[in-house]
Amino acid sequence: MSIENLNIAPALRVGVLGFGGLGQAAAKVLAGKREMTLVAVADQKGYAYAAEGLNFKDCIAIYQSQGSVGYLESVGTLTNNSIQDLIDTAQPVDGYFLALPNLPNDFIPSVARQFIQSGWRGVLVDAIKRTSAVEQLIAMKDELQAAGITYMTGCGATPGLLTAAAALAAQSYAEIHKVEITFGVGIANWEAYRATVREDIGHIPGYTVETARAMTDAEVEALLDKTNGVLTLENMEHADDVMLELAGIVERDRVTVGGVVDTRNPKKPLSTNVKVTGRTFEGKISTHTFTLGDETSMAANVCGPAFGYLKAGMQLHKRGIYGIFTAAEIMPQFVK
Ligand SMILES: NC(=O)c1ccc[n+]([C@@H]2O[C@H](COP(=O)([O-])OP(=O)(O)OC[C@H]3O[C@@H](n4cnc5c(N)ncnc54)[C@H](O)[C@@H]3O)[C@@H](O)[C@H]2O)c1
Repeated sequence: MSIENLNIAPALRVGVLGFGGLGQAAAKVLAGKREMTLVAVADQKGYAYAAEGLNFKDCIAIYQSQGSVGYLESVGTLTNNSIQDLIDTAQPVDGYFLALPNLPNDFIPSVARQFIQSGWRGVLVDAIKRTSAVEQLIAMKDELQAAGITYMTGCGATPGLLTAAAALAAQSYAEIHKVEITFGVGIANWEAYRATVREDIGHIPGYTVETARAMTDAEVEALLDKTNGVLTLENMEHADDVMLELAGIVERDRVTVGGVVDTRNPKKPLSTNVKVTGRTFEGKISTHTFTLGDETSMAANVCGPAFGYLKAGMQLHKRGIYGIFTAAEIMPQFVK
């Protein structure tokens, strides 16, 4: 019997919260997967739910033309409380990818709390970026465990794919000296990834999450005009550090993250990579480098791992393993 014939498990029913740049990309990724079906989507103004699966093209078309999937005929609902209403209405959903802005810096933890309080059980995955945000979620470990939720945090590109690569690279060494993450992102226009760009601005000296959140679109435009659309980021507060520390791999102050984001050109300004330097058991100092292909987009490198971790989280959940896990301690599973 072929492996294909053994695979008789029904597709996982997946929801995507947030339907901006990453949420829409997530819906496109799922359209090519038979192990997962997109059944629920929420944005700021509404949600859509269909037990048999949502048509991703319809969702994207209506979101782009009218600003919310809530306008979708028969499956859409307009509401200012879309996440709570979706949790209450959409049943069953096995897992959600939280493609939401983390603005303010405790927004995604507050969504996790909504899930805990609702009595929903399943797998949650985020692509959250800041160390302080991941620490808030880790502090909720016992509540998540008691609620029967398996929460996978920091499961995008960085943190996420690159943190996992660093954890894998660490295996050659007796001692890790440093982990250096450098990312290059190219997008055609900043409006396609508003939260991502705003959160990146929050890392520039002189800005905070709150000041970046409060900026008008015109102010973001004016800032980007000054740099020809390019944001250069150094020594970012990125959760790769706490994740690698918690996994026992390296102390957080030995992890650095920086990058260049071009908001006016889809070509990557530099190749995204992680360098892991350490000492082998023979006393040799060496560096492993993991470099992403320049043709892969930010969306591919975030959404692919997010669903890979959702699948891994589902396997834990089925075994009764709840609580919180990071991309540095669990391997993502390839989603067919
Ligand atoms: N880990 C990584 O590698 C990585 C990389 C890129 C982006 N990200 C993160 O992904 C997140 C999403 O980024 P984006 O650029 O796609 O965002 P975006 O601004 O394009 O989209 C945000 C979406 O969330 C919805 N939304 C906002 N508030 C909501 C609410 N209260 N209820 C329901 N929906 C709400 C909006 O309607 C919109 O659809 C950001 O937090 C960003 O930091 C992570």
